[in-house]
Parts: sequence; C-alpha cells; structure tokens
Amino acid sequence: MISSELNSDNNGHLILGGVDSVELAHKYGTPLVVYDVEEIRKTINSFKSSLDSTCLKYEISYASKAFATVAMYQVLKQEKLHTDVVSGGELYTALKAGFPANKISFHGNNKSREELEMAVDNKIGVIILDNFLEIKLLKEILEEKDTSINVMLRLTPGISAHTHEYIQTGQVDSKFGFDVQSDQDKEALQQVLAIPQMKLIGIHAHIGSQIFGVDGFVGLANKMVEIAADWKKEFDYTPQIFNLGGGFGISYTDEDEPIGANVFIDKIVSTIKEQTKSAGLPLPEVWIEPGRSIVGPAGFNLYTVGSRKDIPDMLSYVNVDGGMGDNIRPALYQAKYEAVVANKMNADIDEEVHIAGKYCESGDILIDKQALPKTEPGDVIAMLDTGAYGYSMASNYNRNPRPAVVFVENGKDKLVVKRETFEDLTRLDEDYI
Ligand SMILES: Cc1ncc(COP(=O)(O)O)c(C=O)c1O
Ligand SMILES: N[C@@H](CCCC[NH3+])C(=O)O
Repeated sequence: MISSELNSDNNGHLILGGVDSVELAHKYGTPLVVYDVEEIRKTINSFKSSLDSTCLKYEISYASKAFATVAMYQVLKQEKLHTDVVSGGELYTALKAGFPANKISFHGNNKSREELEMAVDNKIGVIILDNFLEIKLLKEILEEKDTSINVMLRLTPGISAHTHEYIQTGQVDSKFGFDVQSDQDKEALQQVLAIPQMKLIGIHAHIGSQIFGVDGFVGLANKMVEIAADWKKEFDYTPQIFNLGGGFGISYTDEDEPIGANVFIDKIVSTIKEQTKSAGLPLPEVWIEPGRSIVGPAGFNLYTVGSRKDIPDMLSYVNVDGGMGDNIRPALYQAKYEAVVANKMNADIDEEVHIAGKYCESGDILIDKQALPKTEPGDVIAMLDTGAYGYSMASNYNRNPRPAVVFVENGKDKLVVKRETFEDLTRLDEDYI
C-alpha cells in the first residue's frame, strides 16, 4: 500500500477499516498488529475474478504461514477458500477455527508421523508429499488405519525465481520436494501409484516468494506440462491438478513494482492452455497458494514513539516500543518498509530518520531511512504492509510479549489475538532450584 492511498480524518489521524488507528493504539496498547479485513476480502476477490475469467477449474489455497490465527481461518472459510498448512500447529488452529478439513492441503519437508496421523485422522483434503520417507510413513499410517487419502507430489522444477535467496524454493539445490533433474519425481510417482491407499490428484511446485516477474511462473507452467507429458508417456498417468504455489510479490516501498494478480494468472493459464493442447493433454485444474499478497497489504504494525538519539551529521534514531520480535523481516531479509505517523498524517515532512526497535540488537532497525514529520514521545507510528510473515514470525526475544492483533472492518474493531502477558512468558517454565 502506498502511503498516498491511506485514509485520514480531519484530525490528521490514520483511518484503518473505518476506525481511528490512534484510538486503536490507545485502546489496545502498542505494539499492535491491525488487519483491514475488507482489504483481505478485496484481494481474494480479485484473485477469484481473474481465475473465473479463465474458465478453468481452480482453487485458491491461502498459504497460512503468512498469517495464521483462528480469526484468519474464519475469514477464509467465509470466503470459501482452501488453505495450506505446514505444521501440526497450523492444522490444529485451522480445525479449531472450524475451517473445513477437506479444504486443507498439508505441506512440509519433514512432516512427523504425529503430524501425518493428525492429517489422516482429520481427513484433510490433500497431503503434499515432499520426500521418500514421507511416502513410507504415510503408507504405514494408512495401512494401520485402513484408510486412504488424496496426495500430490511436490516437485523441485529447477527454476530460480528472482528474489532474496532465503525465499527461493524452486532451484535444484533446495530442501523442498522431489528433484526433477535427477528423476526423483518418476521414482516417487511409481511408488505412489503402487500404493492403493494414496490417491494421486496432482503435482505441486513453488518457486519462491515476493516475485515480480512472470517469467518464473511461465517457466514453471511449461515445466509442469513437460513433466505431465513425460509421465503420461512413461507411466500412463496424467495429473488432474497443477498447483503452482504462491509467491506473488507486493509493494512494500515505491521501489517495488508488483504485477497484478490478473497478469500472473493470465500468463500462467494461457501457457498451460497452449502447452497442454500441443502435448495432447487434458486441461488440468489450476491451484495457486498466495500468502503474502492476500494479507501483506492489509496489515499495519502500530508502535509508540519513545526515546530518540541524535548524532551530529547522521540520521537520528527514533525508537519505538516493538521491533524484530514482531517483525523479523528487516533484520532477516533486509526487507524494506514504509511508515507514517498515524497521529500526524497531515503534518509536513520534516526529517529522515532511522526507525529503531527496542530489542538488544544493533540490527533491530525496522526502517533504515524514513521521511517523517518531527516526532515526539507518545506519537503513534504505523508501519505499512506488515500483514505477511510479521506476526506469524514473531518471537519472544528479550522476553518481550508478542503483540495483540485486531481486525477492523466497516468502522468496527475486534480483538482477535490477545496481547501476551509476562505470566504467559513464564507459563511453561519450571523451577530448577
Ligand atoms: C509451498 C508454498 N506455497 C505458498 C507459499 C506462499 O508464498 P507467498 O506468501 O509468497 O505467496 C510458500 C511460501 O513461500 C510456500 O512455501
Ligand atoms: N518468510 C518469508 C517468506 C516465506 C517463505 C515460505 N516458503 C518472508 O517473510 O518473506
């Protein structure tokens, strides 16, 4: 979200979902994570309408690692989306939220026996198999329980997306999936086809996250058709679903130029249509797994300004009451963000500063250089586009409690995750002496 697109009232207060963000900061305290739910729904609908126009069968499976709480799964359920989970914890949260089990995909490069059993017992929609041990474990579980389940194979297609190396996943040297270059995909296919309790419904690949170019997705679509054609010829098996993962980039600063969902989808689908036609394959169902693009722009982290350090001839540090514990991304990926002063939206820009967190790490700088009006202790800073991989990657570093989360929509606010307390921090600790 570009700061010029933000709404403010006559008092110069930032308005989120029809609610005064400064009042939210006072009511719930800071740091506070706020989601504009209408923004989430709008993005979901734009994915839906782009996919509707392709006339293909499709599913949008929200990647819940981007932000997974009971309330979020309830919104997804209301919007009739699928979701993907990557751990027993995400699966538990989705089920606890009443999210339909048959719309859940389970990912992960090292799912435990317990996690696989949990997925089988709850009859989830599909397990996305990632490695040979998992095929063996799942086979044992299905035999023991005398039941069956849908599976897909996650393939490593050998495609490098242009993004931060920590969030690339499709290149050959990746911990995820069956390597296509060395024919692990064919070995996995043969193993799965020989297990009557596993119903292989499709193939999956995910090339990375925060991707701006369509080339990687077009390359992936081509590769999937190539793989499917190969499998048909050698094994007489044709996957009915192509799941192309997520990774659609968003704009954190004006350096980022995201391509609309419609452009990605148009390119992916037209490639699949052309290539399957020339390979003599039926049109598959297309699944995508957007995470960041659905929740990223809808999220805002609110902080209160505290101390300040001015150094001659250098940028000043404006220190806030949160930091890397509620948003690790700047420290981990050198991710860039923008911020505004939520109670001074109409004030003139006065200076450029570092916005620093309160954690005991020199690297805990939320924004390296931000133009702001002159700030004072007590001002509320709103960091924009923090909705993906912010709260979901939060930690208790320095024994700071994790923030509360509030949903806003149509002028109403609702606390959806309570702020952690100091008691929560010691709840699992045991005495030693
Ligand atoms: C398998 C898989 N699907 C979907 C996603 C979601 O990606 P993004 O949040 O970039 O859309 C990820 C994360 O990179 C992933 O690993
Ligand atoms: N956590 C990453 C993206 C997730 C990658 C998941 N495969 C980020 O914050 O950008």
